[in-house]
Amino acid sequence: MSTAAIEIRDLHISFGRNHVLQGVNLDVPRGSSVVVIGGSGSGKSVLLKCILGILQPDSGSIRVNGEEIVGLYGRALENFRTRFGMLFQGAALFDSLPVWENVAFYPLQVERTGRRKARELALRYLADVGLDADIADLYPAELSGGMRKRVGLARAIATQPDIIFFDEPTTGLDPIMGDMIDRLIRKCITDYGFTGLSITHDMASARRISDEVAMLYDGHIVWQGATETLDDPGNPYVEQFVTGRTEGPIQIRL
Ligand SMILES: Nc1ncnc2c1ncn2[C@@H]1O[C@H](COP(=O)(O)OP(=O)(O)OP(=O)(O)O)[C@@H](O)[C@H]1O
Repeated sequence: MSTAAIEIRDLHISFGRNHVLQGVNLDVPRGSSVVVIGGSGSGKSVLLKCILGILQPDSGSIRVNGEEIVGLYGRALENFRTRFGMLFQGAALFDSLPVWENVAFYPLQVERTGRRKARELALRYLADVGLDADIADLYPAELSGGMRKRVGLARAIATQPDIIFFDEPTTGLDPIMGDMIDRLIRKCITDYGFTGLSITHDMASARRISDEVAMLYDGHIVWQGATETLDDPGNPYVEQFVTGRTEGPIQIRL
């Protein structure tokens, strides 16, 4: 089997005349954390939605653990998604459920774990993300944004996924909380051996959570390399993006 957990080849998707992905190629090695960077509107969310089966690409291939997922739908798609963990921007918690039931959602609903055992598991995963048992019975509305993110992360790891996706994990958080969430993400990927794929335009966050960075520009991955080479990437697009300069090959569409 290939060493890549996710292999994307020649992926295209357009919305009318807006050709968002125009032949994306990307490899996410198993057990590593890859972050896709790119400007606003470059197509990062569209790429993630194609991998999750929320959008169907016009053409191309997405293989996850060797299995082609383009064209999957219905039950096959749902089964496939149960192997993923996801942490979305707003943490997407269920407001009507207490924290522990949010974290134990997968064990309770999918694995049919008993409530006592599921609560124990939830407390363990909450501890993994630095949260005490005394928040277990609170409701999401009673938590700060940073705590919601941590609960979302605990819920994602509770599924013990092969692959975990992070969509702008630090958006909306203050820099210190953002740093803390990134460290937790990094720790979870390392401790549990997950494969991580994240999208962000926050370079500080990208550096903290990634082993490799890939840059999406003009419908293509224009560079993919080890995080420690970001400051000397030998690529003018990455250089401009990392330094935040207005001069360079990146055209800002207003
Ligand atoms: N469902 C859709 N229908 C039509 N156009 C869409 C759809 N989803 C995204 N787009 C378009 O695709 C382009 C890329 O959007 P996308 O949300 O992927 O950008 P992004 O890189 O995630 O940006 P940001 O960093 O600002 O979130 C945009 O021009 C957007 O308008």
